Amino acid sequence: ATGSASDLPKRAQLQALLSYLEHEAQPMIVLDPEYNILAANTAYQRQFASVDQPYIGHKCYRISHHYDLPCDQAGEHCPMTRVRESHGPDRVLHIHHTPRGPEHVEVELRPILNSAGEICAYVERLVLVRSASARPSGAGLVGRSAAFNQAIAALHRVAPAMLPVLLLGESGTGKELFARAVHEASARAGGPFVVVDCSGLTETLFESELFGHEKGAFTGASARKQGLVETAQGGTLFLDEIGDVPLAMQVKLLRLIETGTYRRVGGVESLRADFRLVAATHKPLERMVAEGAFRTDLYYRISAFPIHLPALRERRDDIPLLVNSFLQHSEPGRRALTITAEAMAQLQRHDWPGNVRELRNVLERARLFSDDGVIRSAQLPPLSGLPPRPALAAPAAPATATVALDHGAIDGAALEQAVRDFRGTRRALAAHLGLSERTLYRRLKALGLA
Ligand SMILES: Nc1ncnc2c1ncn2[C@@H]1O[C@H](COP(=O)(O)OP(=O)(O)OP(=O)(O)O)[C@@H](O)[C@H]1O
Repeated sequence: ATGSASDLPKRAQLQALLSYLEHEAQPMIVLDPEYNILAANTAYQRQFASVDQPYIGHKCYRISHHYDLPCDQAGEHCPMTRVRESHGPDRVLHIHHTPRGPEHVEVELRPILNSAGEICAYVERLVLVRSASARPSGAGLVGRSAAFNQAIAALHRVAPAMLPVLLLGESGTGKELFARAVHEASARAGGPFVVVDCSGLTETLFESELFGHEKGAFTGASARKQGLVETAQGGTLFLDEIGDVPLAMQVKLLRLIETGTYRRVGGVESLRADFRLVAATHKPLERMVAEGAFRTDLYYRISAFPIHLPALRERRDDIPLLVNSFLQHSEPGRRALTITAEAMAQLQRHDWPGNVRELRNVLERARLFSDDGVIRSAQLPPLSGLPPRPALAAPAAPATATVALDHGAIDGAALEQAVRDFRGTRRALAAHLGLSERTLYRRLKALGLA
């Protein structure tokens, strides 16, 4: 039911509506059913309007997106289409043009109905999303592709709630950055953010790290020690690689989550925990549950709100943005670099089994080979020439050849050989293999090579 001109709110009604919206701290605009902006509150003018760009009487898709067509005809979700069908509010995450450049904005649209129950206008509320940047940035999450935005939109839905969040993504997809972003977008942002790396911890270590211990609880426990659960009081506890928690410890974790209480090792006092749980894993937890390697009850406790973090090859559109972020905003004292179109195209074609971490490593290496501040194809390792799942190359030139490998792709024997042949630190070897240091350590430990 698109309204005719006579259905539109009268001037006086519009004025009354606007004076109401003035009291809102969030930017708000009023739209007619033909996408024209009828009015905007002061908060909108402050955050989104630029002096040289008049917006009253202009189409919302022109102002926010520089499109000539409504969003749904330009390949994006248009909340107006859905509100028209449901007659209820709708919320989407868009990238809008702002006077500062492109930014993530959460758009909420509500219909205004006339006495006949038809939509005569819409009120749109715009909230800037600060968890991610759509422009090159030196810190935090960067991205603007559809797959990335979907994860950010989910993050924004769940952050204000106390619900546990489960981040699922390959190594190097930014699980820790996402976990931090959940914390920072929540009411607990002022509290601590505590990371627990669940991999590589033995059962006893896991328990005393998490719950702390009393003085004399075991040999060497010369003083009472606070556990990470206690450190996270009032904040967020991030359990990274939760799929690596041994079965015997899973039951203790379950008890903590279910009862909200715990005991220090060697202690009798029951302590009350107060944290928001964020867990992450690159492992297929559902399959592990089916195979009996992960407790079903614990799985249901942590998986109420899963967020899939896309692999870099699922968001190739973001590669130029990420590349420019790394090249323009590196550590202070380092010069900003540029990259040729050909080299950029080469980076966009690669499959990136090590995801953003691997991309970062490739660019760090290229930086060392660039003498004039420009990165060219010649300075990149032979990325697109690689077979999709290579075995480790014979280390003819281990100092220069960056061979990117997937966790699953490098088998034990190849890893053993790499450790034997590689001359350099563990950190350099991890970079060479496109693995995180932690992942490398974990794999070496599993092979008894740590
Ligand atoms: N969207 C992103 N924007 C900017 N940097 C990113 C993004 N995603 C990941 N990174 C960078 O990639 C690297 C890996 O990220 P992070 O450690 O969060 O990944 P992870 O999934 O936790 O990896 P692992 O499971 O191997 O520990 C970091 O240097 C991080 O800053």
